[in-house]
Amino acid sequence: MSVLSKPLKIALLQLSAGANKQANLSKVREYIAKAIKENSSLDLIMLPECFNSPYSVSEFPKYAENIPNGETTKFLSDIAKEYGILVIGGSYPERGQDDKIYNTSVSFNRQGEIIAKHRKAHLFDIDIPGGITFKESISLTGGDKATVFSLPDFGAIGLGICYDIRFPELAAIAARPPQNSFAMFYPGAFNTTTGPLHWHLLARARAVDNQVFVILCSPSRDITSGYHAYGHSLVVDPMGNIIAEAGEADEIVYAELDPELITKARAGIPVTIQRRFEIYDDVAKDAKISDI
Ligand SMILES: NC(=O)CCC(=O)C(=O)O
Repeated sequence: MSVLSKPLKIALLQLSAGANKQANLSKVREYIAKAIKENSSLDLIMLPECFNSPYSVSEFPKYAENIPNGETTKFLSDIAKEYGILVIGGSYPERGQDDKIYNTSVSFNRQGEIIAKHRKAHLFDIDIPGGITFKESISLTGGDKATVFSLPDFGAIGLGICYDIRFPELAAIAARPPQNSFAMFYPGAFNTTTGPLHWHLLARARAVDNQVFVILCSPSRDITSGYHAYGHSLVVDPMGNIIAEAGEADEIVYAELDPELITKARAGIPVTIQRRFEIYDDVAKDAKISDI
């Protein structure tokens, strides 16, 4: 019996975002309509990290909204309801009750109700001489929980945001009992320095470590913006095979997650039942899981 109850048909919207929030949202709406037109049996739509704002530490506070009462949350809820589709709402800047700014992802069921909220836990603070320097912590605060939730009619999934993928613990927490997720979803905006080095490697590693699907949705690359996203939105199966991948421009990527691929991976290489918790601790044991 697989942890995924039936095939899940997904579309990843790889889109860039500019300074005009309304224009960003209109573009998302246009591409969602296109995806549904091209594939009327879609179950789920996923958006990239920071799809309603520029990816910039100085801009995040200006775009930050209350969740659930802000316009972007309502926009996504309306889309889920209108099309009767599951939505993994990329991420967008949130102004919390504590007045701190978070990089937050919100997901919706087919009725437009919020089913999960993840605040990026690991902030992207890096400095690669001759490559890229970025410091999200200048304006953002990190979340303090792993996020796992039930995708109605399919099973449990885990969700992280971009840099979170570098920390294998979040995926392990999601994939292992008692959570038993069948996939990790990461809205993410890698860049042209670390993307070519690590994007595929990390996605395939998290998939193989945990024998789950791994799905990454990036903004497209806009070389006129201050941050050059890598693109290459990706779907990896539980054996580490890339089953769908975008290029660098605006694009919709379609994939079907087949439960049989999890069953086969786990039967062939049974690491899920071979772990030696008497040698090392199980990170999934006392994990802090996000509620809505
Ligand atoms: N938006 C991000 O968290 C970027 C992460 C990234 O590029 C990396 O190399 O990690």
